[in-house]
Amino acid sequence: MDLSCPLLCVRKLSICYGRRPVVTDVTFGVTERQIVAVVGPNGAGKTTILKAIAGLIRPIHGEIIFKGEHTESLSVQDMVRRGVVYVPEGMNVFPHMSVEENLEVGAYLHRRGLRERLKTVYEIFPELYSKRNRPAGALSGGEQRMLTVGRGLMARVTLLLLDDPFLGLSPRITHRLCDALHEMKRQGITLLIAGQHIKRLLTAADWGFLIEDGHITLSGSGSDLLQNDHLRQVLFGRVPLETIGIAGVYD
Ligand SMILES: Nc1ncnc2c1ncn2[C@@H]1O[C@H](COP(=O)(O)OP(=O)(O)OP(=O)(O)O)[C@@H](O)[C@H]1O
Repeated sequence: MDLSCPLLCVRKLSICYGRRPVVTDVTFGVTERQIVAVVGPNGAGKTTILKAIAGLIRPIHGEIIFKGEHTESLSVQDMVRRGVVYVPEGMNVFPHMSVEENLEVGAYLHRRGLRERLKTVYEIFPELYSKRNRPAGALSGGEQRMLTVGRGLMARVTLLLLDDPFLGLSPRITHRLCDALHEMKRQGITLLIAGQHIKRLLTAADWGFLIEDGHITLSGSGSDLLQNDHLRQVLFGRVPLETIGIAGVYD
């Protein structure tokens, strides 16, 4: 676990909903220009961790340090201003607005440099450029997902927090989105990605961790985690590795 992290440090993070603890003593670091995967069973606390980093949820205990600054008590707007953007699961587009207008919404706190950022998003997602004047509601599901991710990029993002980005996508579009994630990393963006597409996520990730019932129980490189017996037991049952990912959400 890398705790000498220059970009994001999460230390002993604990979060409750009401009186119920859902994240307990979670500690991890994210180094700049890494892709980090957060994997775990349903309800393990993955989304909650991402939301806390984004300023959507207040932890009851622990530290979140972004670029050396404590951010646990900052708002979502404060975090967006610092370049930390959360993209929730689903296709949350404004259906009657054009693709380009949807992207411009993402730049509402950072209007300067908007044209350059649009260009960058269109480089990463050329599919959006060719449909930039169409209503977002007319895009396919995969294109709408690209649009939600692209809108996140418009906020002059440094750290992109992606929640289940592959959910409901075909294998072809999932593959396409993975290529886009690598392109974002190449362009200097750091990605923290939670999800259930374990094989895809851990294959794409430089590093990842397993979260079970609000606790980190394993961490390591994506490839090491994929080989780990405990992770395979928790997430796949006793399935041989070579059969994982033939079908279903675990691809
Ligand atoms: N707003 C909320 N109020 C109360 N409990 C919540 C709330 N949001 C989530 N929970 C509960 O907190 C726990 C962790 O939820 P979280 O969404 O972080 O899990 P997750 O690992 O992202 O799950 P999934 O993979 O199903 O999205 C779950 O038991 C969930 O039911």
